[in-house]
Amino acid sequence: MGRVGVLLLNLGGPEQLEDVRPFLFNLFADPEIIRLPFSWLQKPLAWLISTLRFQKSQENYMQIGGGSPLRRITEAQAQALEERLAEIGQEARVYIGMRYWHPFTEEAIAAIKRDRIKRLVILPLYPQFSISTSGSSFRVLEEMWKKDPALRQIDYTIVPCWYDSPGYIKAMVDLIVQELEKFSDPDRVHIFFSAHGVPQSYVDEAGDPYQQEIEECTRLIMKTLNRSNDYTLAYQSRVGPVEWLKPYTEDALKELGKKGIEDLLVIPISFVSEHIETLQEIDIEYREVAEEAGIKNFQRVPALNTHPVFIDALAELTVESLKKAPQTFAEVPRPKKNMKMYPQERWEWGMTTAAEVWNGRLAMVGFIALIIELISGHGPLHFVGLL
Ligand SMILES: C=CC1=C(C)c2cc3[nH]c(cc4nc(cc5[nH]c(cc1n2)c(C)c5CCC(=O)O)C(CCC(=O)O)=C4C)c(C)c3C=C
Ligand SMILES: [Fe+2]
Ligand SMILES: [Fe+2]
Repeated sequence: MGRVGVLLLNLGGPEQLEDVRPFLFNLFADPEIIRLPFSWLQKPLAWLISTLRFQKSQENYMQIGGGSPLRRITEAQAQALEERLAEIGQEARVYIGMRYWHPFTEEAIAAIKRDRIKRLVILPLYPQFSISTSGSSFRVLEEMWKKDPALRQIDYTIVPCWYDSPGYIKAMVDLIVQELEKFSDPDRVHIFFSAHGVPQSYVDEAGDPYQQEIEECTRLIMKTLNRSNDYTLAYQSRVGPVEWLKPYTEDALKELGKKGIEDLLVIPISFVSEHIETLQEIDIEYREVAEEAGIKNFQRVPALNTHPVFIDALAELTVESLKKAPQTFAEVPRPKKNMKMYPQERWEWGMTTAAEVWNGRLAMVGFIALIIELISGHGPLHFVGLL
């Protein structure tokens, strides 16, 4: 088989406050995060949004010690996976490729080439597939493969999603049981799954399987947990004015407070490491919302990080993937049709020339409005809550 490598894909996060702005630029420059009808608008808009948003975002990172712990945790996961694979007799080097911050996917691929890896397993650290996460990283890899003949010497297989892996489900259930037992009456606790949201149009227009995989994942966890506790699934971290998957976490918490729920256990479901949205958004912002709504005991299940059962599950996924015949990126699910632009407006490709002219004009008007906002500090993005 030759030298084996595992490429763990993840989002990346700013390690210090100075990184926040360029990190946000990289994120908003990704057409899988904001899709615009004209690619030339992508970078100017990313520059604008990152310039206008970074201070608010920095304040959030300041509340969790001045940076994201994502790199440190992902490195610990990679090391634990390498060790576990060696224990079960599968020698492999594990690499980390982040989408928006160091170590970037490009850095991982350079190391994979340097190490003369012959067989690669591409394993995203997102249990559920979304166009905006794993899909975006796959697209970057596919482009690299197209451009670089040396990469085409590497046989690879892809694990597009693994929300139903028994080891992952078991590790989640272990953590939930541990936290439930800390409540004075575990049977009375309301279990609250909080998944990272995506715009509703990703599912409706582009055929993103994300929502369906999240729903199935929560069902599998509840089935394996095998308890009678009530549970809710809601979606957090909405950005911008468009409709995202519902119910929103904030609204669902208020609703449960109104119903008289006092004990609540939050389970972050779409990400396997602690990061800003667990440490700041859930632990600080949503806790406040819940307490104001009358929820007295608000607790959270920790992220899996290097939980041994979880690392074992990753090792198993790797071994299973190595048994498969080499694949291509074309075999990975992709959007059914072009997505609406973001902020989502009706957009169809193959329009008439007149419509294209009008869309171009509207884009220019929008761009000028953004410039005005940048100079004045007030404008449409503040109004709609994107900044
Ligand atoms: C499965 C997880 C994630 C999905 C789906 C996702 C989609 C998505 N995210 C944004 C916008 C932002 N995301 C930001 C940070 C961020 N996002 C995820 C995960 C998912 N995103 C993580 C783990 C992190 C944080 C990493 C860290 O630093 O710890 C941010 C920046 C933070 C902020 O300013 O709030 C933005 C912005 C969109 C628009 C989107 C779907 C289209
Ligand atoms: Fe995000
Ligand atoms: Fe987010």
